[in-house]
Amino acid sequence: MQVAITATVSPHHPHLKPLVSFLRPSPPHRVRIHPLSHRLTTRASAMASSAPQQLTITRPDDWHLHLRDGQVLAAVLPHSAMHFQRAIVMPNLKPPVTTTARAVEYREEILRALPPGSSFTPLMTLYLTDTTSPEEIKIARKSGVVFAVKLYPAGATTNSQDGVTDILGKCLPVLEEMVRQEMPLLVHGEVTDPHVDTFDREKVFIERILAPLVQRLPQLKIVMEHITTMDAVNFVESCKEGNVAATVTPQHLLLNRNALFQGGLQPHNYCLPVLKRETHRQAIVSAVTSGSRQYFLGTDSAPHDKRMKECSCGCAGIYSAPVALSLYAKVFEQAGALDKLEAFTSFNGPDFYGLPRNNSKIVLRRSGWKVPATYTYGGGVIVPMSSGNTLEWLPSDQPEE
Ligand SMILES: NC(=O)N[C@@H](CC(=O)O)C(=O)O
Ligand SMILES: [Zn+2]
Ligand SMILES: [Zn+2]
Repeated sequence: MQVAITATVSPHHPHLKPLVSFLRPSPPHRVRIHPLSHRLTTRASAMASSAPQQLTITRPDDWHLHLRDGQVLAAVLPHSAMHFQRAIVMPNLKPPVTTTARAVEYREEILRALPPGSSFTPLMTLYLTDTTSPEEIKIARKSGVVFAVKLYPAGATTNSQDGVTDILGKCLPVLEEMVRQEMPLLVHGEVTDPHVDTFDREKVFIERILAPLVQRLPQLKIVMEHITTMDAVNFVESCKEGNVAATVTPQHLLLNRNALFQGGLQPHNYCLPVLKRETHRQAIVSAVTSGSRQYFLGTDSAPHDKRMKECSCGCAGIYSAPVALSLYAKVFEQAGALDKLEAFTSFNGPDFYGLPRNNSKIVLRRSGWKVPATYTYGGGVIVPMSSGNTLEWLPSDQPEE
């Protein structure tokens, strides 16, 4: 196992816990750290040790990211490039990225917007429509820059109006070509039927669309994006590992639907699929911290201008790029599963996509840092997740002392 957890301990640190609770946690903790698999160094005596103060992990990738374009792209890209080596870039621009030619242009725009010296690599996607051709899939594969095709059911989420109206009815030849090209289908898994309750849209999508799709094309590689329910966990686990996987966002791991209404309507906690009840949150936390290889990091970081969030018909999407790694670390630590964090952030994604794991490392230090209340760009403002809060794990590029 490759996770390197380094605990440098100050006896005065406020989070002191006996070493034994870290190495041999009591239930429901699942941390099992093999003695040969991590470095545990202490400045104080071993007996006075605590929870780890520093984690060194393989540099993560973000397998679900919205970068937008223009001024917003320039403002948000450095936050992703700082922590992530690669990202699957969502194609729901206005107009959407429906062709390889457009994906190539968009990729160049992203590369031009990168901070000097950054080696961040955007992995492009195509926006599937009722009229996408099988030929386009061949072109996409040949290009070497398109890594997946994204299914937005028409009307399901932000900029999905050009999405698919009937996946099996309209897109079967394209999907068959994707099987041949081993091109994954990334799925926004919600039905748009107005008679279906908003909170049930993921569950009903699995029943009506995803299960029949997997049955029809069992070899198609599918990522169920931003899962939110126990139903999705059960579905993913009923499918073959290597063929069906899921990304999980920080907000769906940390928040339940109460967060939408705490002390008044909270537009910055609104995203799609909408936050669910606590039992669902617990189910996805258990799933990702179990060590299953079917789950990987996908922030779904989705910036919208503050004015578009705080208005009478607010946009769906949470901007999490600057805080996502800190928040994932928090989730895994709370579950007593810090030893499983690296596989989720850095191994399971590339393994599923058939890409190499990253070579470089990133350090997460236990060092309180205050999230800015807002980020400004051009004439606008973006409010990040955890705006103004103090988070515990600070990611940095710096090597260990
Ligand atoms: N998640 C969201 O609430 N919004 C995303 C779209 C999406 O991923 O569904 C966006 O592009 O803003
Ligand atoms: Zn989505
Ligand atoms: Zn998204």
